[in-house]
Amino acid sequence: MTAMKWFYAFLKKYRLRMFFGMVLVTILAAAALASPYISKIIVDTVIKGGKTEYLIPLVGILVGLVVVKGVCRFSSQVLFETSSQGVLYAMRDKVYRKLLMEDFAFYNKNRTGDLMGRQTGDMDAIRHFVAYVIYTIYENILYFVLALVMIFTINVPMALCMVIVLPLAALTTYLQAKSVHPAFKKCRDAFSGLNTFVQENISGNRVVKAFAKEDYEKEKFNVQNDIYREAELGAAKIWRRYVPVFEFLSYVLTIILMLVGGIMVVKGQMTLGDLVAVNGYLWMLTVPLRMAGWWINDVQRFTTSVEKIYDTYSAEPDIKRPKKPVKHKKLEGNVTFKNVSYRADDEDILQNINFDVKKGETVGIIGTTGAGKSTIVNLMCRFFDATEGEVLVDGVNVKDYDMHDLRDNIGMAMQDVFLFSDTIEGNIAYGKPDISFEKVKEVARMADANHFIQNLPEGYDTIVGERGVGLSGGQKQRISLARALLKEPAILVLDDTTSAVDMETESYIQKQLENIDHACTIFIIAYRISSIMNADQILVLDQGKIIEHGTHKELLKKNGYYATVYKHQFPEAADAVRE
Ligand SMILES: Nc1ncnc2c1ncn2[C@@H]1O[C@H](COP(=O)(O)OP(=O)(O)OP(=O)(O)O)[C@@H](O)[C@H]1O
Repeated sequence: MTAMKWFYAFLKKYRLRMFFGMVLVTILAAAALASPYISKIIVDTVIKGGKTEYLIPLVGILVGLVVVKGVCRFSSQVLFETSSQGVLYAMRDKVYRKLLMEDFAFYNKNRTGDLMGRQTGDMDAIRHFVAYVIYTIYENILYFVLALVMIFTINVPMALCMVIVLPLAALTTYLQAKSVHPAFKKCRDAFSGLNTFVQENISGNRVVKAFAKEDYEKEKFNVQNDIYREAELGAAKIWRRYVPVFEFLSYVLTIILMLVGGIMVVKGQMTLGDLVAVNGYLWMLTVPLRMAGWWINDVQRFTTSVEKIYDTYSAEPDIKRPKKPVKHKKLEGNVTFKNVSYRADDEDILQNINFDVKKGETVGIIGTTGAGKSTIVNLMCRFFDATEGEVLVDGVNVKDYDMHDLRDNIGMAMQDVFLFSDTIEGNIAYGKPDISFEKVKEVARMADANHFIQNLPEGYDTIVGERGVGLSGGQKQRISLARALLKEPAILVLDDTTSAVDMETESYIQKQLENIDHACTIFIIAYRISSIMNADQILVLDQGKIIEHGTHKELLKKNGYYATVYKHQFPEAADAVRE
């Protein structure tokens, strides 16, 4: 499917409404066409012919035409505007739904500012096209063609003289359209760059301030701002070349009228009334010519925006949904990794990972930074697909599950805590918005968050800022844990979830997790041995490989990496281990 076909699919629904709009525009053009003709009759019949009794009815008709034109203009604009809003609403909705379906790889590749630009600036170019450009171009083509037809009926030689501008106008239109399209693409890219920069700077405002880099960022902003300005000026430079050509062609028509028309009237080959009528039609020829350059711009802006939006929309996610998905509303939580490897950007991220977890067990994952700990749980949630081997949950390859069912059974407190600008209650109840307040409080208690939340001035109704601004790192982690717990998942993933809380709080949370009243497999990724030492099995990762695997006791006996870390973190216990 091409971008234009995709766009037309949205427009199709409104074709009847737009057709009526076009009919009204046609009536409007016909009414506009009649006015000069009536003027001709007034000149030839009333003024020169002396039939004054026709004056009042003819003026009456002129007034009637003004009313018809007003009604048609108003109604057609309503029809086109409502169509454009309808098209835009459906398109925004469809693109947004697709964005929600996109995978991690897509969001890694695409910048937030670009995606925002698609949903705002590019959408607006489409709205402008449907609401205004389509009918304006149609109306002006209509004026041009009908005015030429009328001039032909009035005086053929005069009309033929005027037609000579047509090939030149067509050629200029073609050349402008061709050269301005890449320039507008550059403008849209530059706009995306500027958008991305501003968005990142606002989000990362605290870092900018902490490093006192305002001046540096200002310079960087100036660069982006310059790029955008240059792109817009570059586009303007191109289309500006063509505007005088169209302007010139419209003057040529006026000169032809004065010169050829004047001579003809003097020679008696044309009446004065005919000259007045042709003069009345002249604006119908000159206005479209003068405005042609602008409309070509609008059309090119529109096509560039449709192409950009369609590019985003048609991006195929790497994570494919199975054709016949296994539907399991409630999973048990048995997890098996069989010879799993994961490669990305020609790098081995995980190599030959094997382990088996029974439902209800707790698994600790520890290892150096960048060892691949988070990648293990990412593969389990199908945020990425294993390059080799199989990731099984309850004996079924995760690739075969209905993705929604699979993820609905996994509660995740991610390393990078994200909170929405909503109340604390809303953030905790995100996975189950209809849950009772008592349940929200219960999970908050388990995550040791209830106490500090109640101490906030508005308690659970406190609105947390964007990304949880206003809360400490440990508080955000506890809210994120409560949010994951509320789902009552079969598998709970805690990725570095208690790194920012003190040992006492961590120990309290661990006790609470032991008391979860449903069978729940727990994956704990941590740097602190204290976070995972009670796990049923511990995976020690280094450079994408499991280098040690066992319980806390077994790993201490091995006296390898795990034991070394333990000795570092618990020097007082190190002697006991040695004994
Ligand atoms: N989809 C991907 N594309 C490219 N690189 C990836 C991808 N997934 C993971 N990586 C890389 O793989 C390595 C392991 O990442 P991962 O997040 O699993 O490490 P980690 O052990 O959880 O690290 P940390 O403890 O620092 O969070 C990192 O270098 C990361 O950049």
